[in-house]
Amino acid sequence: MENVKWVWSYIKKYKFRICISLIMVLVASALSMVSPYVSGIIVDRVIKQGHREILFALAALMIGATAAKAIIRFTYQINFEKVSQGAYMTIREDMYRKLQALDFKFFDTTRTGDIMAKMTGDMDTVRHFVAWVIYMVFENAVIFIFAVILLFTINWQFTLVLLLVIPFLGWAAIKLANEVRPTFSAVRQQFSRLNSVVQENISGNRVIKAFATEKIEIDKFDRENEAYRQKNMDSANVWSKYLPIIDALAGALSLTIIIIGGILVINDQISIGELVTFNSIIWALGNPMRQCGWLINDIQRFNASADKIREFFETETSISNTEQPAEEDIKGVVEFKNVSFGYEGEEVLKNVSLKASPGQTIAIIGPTGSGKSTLVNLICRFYDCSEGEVLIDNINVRDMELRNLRAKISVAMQDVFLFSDTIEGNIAYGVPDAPYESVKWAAGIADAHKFISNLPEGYDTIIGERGVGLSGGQRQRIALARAILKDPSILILDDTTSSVDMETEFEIHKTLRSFYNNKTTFIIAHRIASVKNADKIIVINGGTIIEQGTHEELLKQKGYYYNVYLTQFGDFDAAAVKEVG
Ligand SMILES: Nc1ncnc2c1ncn2[C@@H]1O[C@H](COP(=O)(O)OP(=O)(O)OP(=O)(O)O)[C@@H](O)[C@H]1O
Repeated sequence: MENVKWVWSYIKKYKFRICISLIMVLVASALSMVSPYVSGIIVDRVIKQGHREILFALAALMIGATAAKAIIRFTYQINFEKVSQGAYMTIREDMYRKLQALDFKFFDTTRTGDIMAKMTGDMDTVRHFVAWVIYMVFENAVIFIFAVILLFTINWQFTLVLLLVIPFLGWAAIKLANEVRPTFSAVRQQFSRLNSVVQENISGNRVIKAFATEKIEIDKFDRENEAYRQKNMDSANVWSKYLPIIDALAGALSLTIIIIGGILVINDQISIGELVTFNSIIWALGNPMRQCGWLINDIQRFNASADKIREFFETETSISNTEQPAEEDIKGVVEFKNVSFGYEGEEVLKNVSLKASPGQTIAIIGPTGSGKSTLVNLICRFYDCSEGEVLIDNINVRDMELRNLRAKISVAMQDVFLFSDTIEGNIAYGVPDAPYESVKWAAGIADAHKFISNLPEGYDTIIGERGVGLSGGQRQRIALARAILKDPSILILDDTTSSVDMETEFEIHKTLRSFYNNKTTFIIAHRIASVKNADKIIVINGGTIIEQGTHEELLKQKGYYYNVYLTQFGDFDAAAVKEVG
């Protein structure tokens, strides 16, 4: 019932159209009684009693009723299709909006294939419910009731005998509904898994080719595919157990009519014409009974899909606005006060405190997995810290308007993602109306302008999925240009130049410094060359700050930073180290 309530919230804006359509269903169902009823009259009045003069009028009535029914039926089917398409579009829009509102935690723990399955297969089942199942349930119920009323007016005792099958039908229908529902849920779950395997296979095709694991991947797919077939079979087995029972009950009606009807005619209790009416209307009792099995299937399919979609809508996001968020301009003073954080369980950051002011460049260095990216992810609230506070301009980031906060921060992430768009579109992603000159300016700072200009289509070159291939360093520089063009108060570069050669990287950082003298910049890097000119270098190990200071100060400390320096520069710069020391 909850699922019907939910779908009603999407279709209630079409309630006028739905009401009109349901009235049309009533009229069409009533019209379908005309032919069986008139057939009986033709037998009794025209054939038996010889009133041939009414034959033409009765035939015209039958043809008229059949044609009118066909037109009305077509109209309401189209109407329900329109309602379903309207609801389909709105649910899809809502799902997409919900997807945008979900936080990193959701995407960390949810497979893309699951989301895609909800947005395609499950959505289509809901559409089918609105387009077809709703009116079919009503149509079958109404036809059944009309048929029973008509038969009652002819001979109520005979009608009651026919209706003896109803309790058996009800029993079979309830059993089917209860047993089939869990099997449909299992089918939908397995479909999501199958989708995930295909999606990962496509995304990871390069790794698969590089490791020549096609066979393993095929086996993995075959296993999920087989499981999907099995789940579908489990479900088919349930309804193949009950559908023959329902079918047999519907079939029993014909037999009853012939036997009991024949006896009643012989005993003069009903006329042959009335028996003809009974016989011609038998479909109006049998069909709804047969359809009932299929409709239960469709309803349970709808329930399984609607459960999944509603569960998606109910997904909680831990990162959201407070009730009265501060929407102030951001100058860029960033402060971590005794910050601790862990993803699921184990602490990744432990009691971290640091402060950065506008105009300052803070470099973060440390072994892999030490918590560098995690630390900067807390600034724009990709995650919230579990202890302590992250403050910007002395305001806790949790109290700031989320969109405003993120609008003032630019992040060039470690994993570069480029959209299927032109290079210009990718650079201007955060500022879609940026003039061409500004895009070129940002590309210039990121040292990307030269290679972009050398491409045959320059800034109009399509990249990303299905676009031209770019080297890792080129992709990083486009991502960097994208972050620069946003002109943020706080710029975060998470290992953004790791694939760029050292000389280019040095030039990029030099140019950046001259343009970013009023912004707060965080640079995460593994190379000393990328961090040595920073105003403050933070060394993180195991989630805590173990050293901090300028390049010279850290060399003097002869700790982790000093050792990294020696490893990267070796004997070549030993003299310089000695000088500092
Ligand atoms: N989304 C996540 N869910 C769970 N654990 C995570 C997640 N992201 C990172 N971690 C874990 O948190 C720890 C710190 O990761 P983080 O990415 O911050 O390290 P890093 O210092 O930036 O590493 P690198 O230099 O390799 O980029 C690692 O142990 C990592 O496995």
